[in-house]
Amino acid sequence: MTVIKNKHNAVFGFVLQRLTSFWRSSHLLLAVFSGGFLLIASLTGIILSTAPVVEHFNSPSDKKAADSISLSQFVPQLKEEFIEVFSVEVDEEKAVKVDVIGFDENKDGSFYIHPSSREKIAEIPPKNEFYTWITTLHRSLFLHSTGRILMGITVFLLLLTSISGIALVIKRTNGFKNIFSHIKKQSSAQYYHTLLGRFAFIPIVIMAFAGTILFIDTQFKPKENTEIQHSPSSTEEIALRDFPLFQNTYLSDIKTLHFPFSADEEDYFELILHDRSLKIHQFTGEIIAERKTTWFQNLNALSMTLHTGKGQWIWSIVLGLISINLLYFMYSGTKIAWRRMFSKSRNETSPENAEFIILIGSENGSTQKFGQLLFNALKEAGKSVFVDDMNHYQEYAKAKHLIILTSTYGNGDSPFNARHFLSKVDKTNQKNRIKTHIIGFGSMMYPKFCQYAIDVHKKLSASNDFIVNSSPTLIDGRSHTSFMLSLEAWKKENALEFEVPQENNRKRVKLSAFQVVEKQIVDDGYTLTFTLELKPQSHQHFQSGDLLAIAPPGDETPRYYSIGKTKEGNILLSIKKHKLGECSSFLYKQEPDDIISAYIKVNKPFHLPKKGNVLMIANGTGIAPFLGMTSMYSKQKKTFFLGGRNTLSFKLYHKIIQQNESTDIFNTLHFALSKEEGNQKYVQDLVKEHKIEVARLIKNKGSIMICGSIKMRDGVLEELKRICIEHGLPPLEKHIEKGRILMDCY
Ligand SMILES: Cc1cc2nc3c(=O)[nH]c(=O)nc-3n(C[C@H](O)[C@H](O)[C@H](O)COP(=O)(O)O)c2cc1C
Repeated sequence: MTVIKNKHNAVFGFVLQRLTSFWRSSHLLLAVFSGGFLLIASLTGIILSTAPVVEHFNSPSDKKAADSISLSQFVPQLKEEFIEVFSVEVDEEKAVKVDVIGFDENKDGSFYIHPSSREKIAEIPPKNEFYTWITTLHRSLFLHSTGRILMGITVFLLLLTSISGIALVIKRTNGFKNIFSHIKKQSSAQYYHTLLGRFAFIPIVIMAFAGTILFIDTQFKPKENTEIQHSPSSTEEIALRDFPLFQNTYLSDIKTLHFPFSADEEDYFELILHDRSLKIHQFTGEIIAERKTTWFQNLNALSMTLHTGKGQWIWSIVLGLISINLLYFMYSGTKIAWRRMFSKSRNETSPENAEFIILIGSENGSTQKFGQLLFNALKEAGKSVFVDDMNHYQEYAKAKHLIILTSTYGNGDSPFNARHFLSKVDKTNQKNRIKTHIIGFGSMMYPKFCQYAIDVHKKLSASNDFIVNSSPTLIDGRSHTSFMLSLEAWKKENALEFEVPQENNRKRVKLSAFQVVEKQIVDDGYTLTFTLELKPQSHQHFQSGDLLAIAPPGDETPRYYSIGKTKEGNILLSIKKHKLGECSSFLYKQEPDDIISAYIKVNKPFHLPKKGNVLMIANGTGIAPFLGMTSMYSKQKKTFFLGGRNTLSFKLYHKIIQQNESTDIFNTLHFALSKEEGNQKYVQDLVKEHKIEVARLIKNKGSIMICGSIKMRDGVLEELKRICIEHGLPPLEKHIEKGRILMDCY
């Protein structure tokens, strides 16, 4: 049974994948082809969508009456009250218009009439020239039939683009069932493109389909039904009010009633209903001929309403919104495609000759950017490097180092350009064992955080072709700092010499001056840590949790340090001195009164929540931002779990901790000392010890902030996961997603 199910899954997966690659290319191509015209169609569509709303509020009100007044009540009265009646028309708003000659001049011509009093209630407003102009632009770009064809093809392409787009969303969300499942918030064009796409998909498809039908109608003029002649059953003349058809037809049922031209027997009433048109004998009231509307004409009429919103002002607002939405799609789609296309690197070495191979698994290009950065760095250092998609994995004859950067999609699946990687690993043999480093990019908001990178790591570790790093680096939220740290580790492990250049962002940042006002150093026997208190030399708006970006002299790549804001408004940094760390060495050399150039990067995701109690968990230098937060929102209960090696590790913070303790800002302060004889403890042990309180905090919608090393973060998250399960709380990912577990780890 399981085998069959797996087989089905495999077949389904295969079909879905084939379709996805088809849809993916076609989605982009279609969007490109329809792009320019679609821009005009959307802009004009926004304006035109306001017309039905304007019409609705300008149209004479009493519309209910049209539903209850029959033609047998209305027509004879009308004939009596006017010299001549040419036609009666009921519009989409159910307002009744007549074309008549009246007994006085005021009542000549076309105007709106009240259905029960038959009083003139409004003139028919002249066509709005602006709307007419926009309509022509929308329909035919002022190019007559050529324009109509272009716009018709555009709307058809839009239909196909929407379908291919939704096919991609289905793949990304791992199946049709999950199409409306919650997607995790990320501030990217991709996130909003997907999110809006799911909700706008149905109205866009309706609107585009309706537009396509209108186009087919104008271009191909499908055949009408033939008129069926009825043979008369009676020749007896009856009064208008007794016409059976008039008795059973209400004003709101009709589109138009044309009156006979003269009292000649051959002239007839022509009644146009929504589903057929009838010729009616003007004296006997009998149906002379009938022509039913075809299914296509019905569809065309419905399409007119659905595409234009005529008579349906609420729908026209929806149409306006989706036209705005289309503009956004054009913007976000271009951004995504641009990133995908232009973040590709140019290889100068062949895969057979390269010493360094970078393989990238990326769906939307952000991982690609990191790969590009590394590629440039290696190239700059004179290494022979080859970069490629993971799908193109092959034999690399001279490769010594392989570095894999990959994101995760769906339910822990591979990104699009890595979907064949694992099977290719099975089929390929490497001549030499390649030293391999794996970096996963993902989001902690997903239950299967960086799962694909983990799977790749597992697979390669079990293969004889690779010598794989002990554990993959898993990066949350595209953290540049984590990426740089992972590269540092890789460089160290393999004694590699190269510098990673400036992040690929062209935004020029303005540097500000900061004066060192205090420096403290502590050596706890394991690491040298120091704090710097910096005074901004110009007005700076920041809070604890923001980042200070500093680049050491001669290097453009900034390193980010979490800021603790002191009571005096200064910046408190806590820095670990790395032996070979350029930036930490540079900062270590700073003395009071020295000036440092840097800039502040707002880090909203790590700002102290205003509401609810907070548990702050930190190790090492991660303590700094929390020290600044202690004095904020004083009514909030703050608990503090601090990890260090021994008591000396906290010496730097004594002054501030004591200050705060005396003001009772810390309600609880717990230390975990990992190298303390007889009482070795890690912060995650503190979480475990206080699990009841932690569970209560989570239950009461409090927040947990974690700052420090990734290893500590993973340990803490493991404990928190267990607590959630043990206490029947929603899964950990839900709390991360809701922003109640905030992390700044490196
Ligand atoms: C629909 C969707 C599903 C995702 N699924 C996961 C997942 O299961 N696990 C994970 O760690 N990240 C997941 N992510 C986050 C991405 O892996 C992350 O944003 C990554 O940086 C994207 O890199 P890329 O732009 O190179 O594709 C998902 C993102 C999206 C939009």
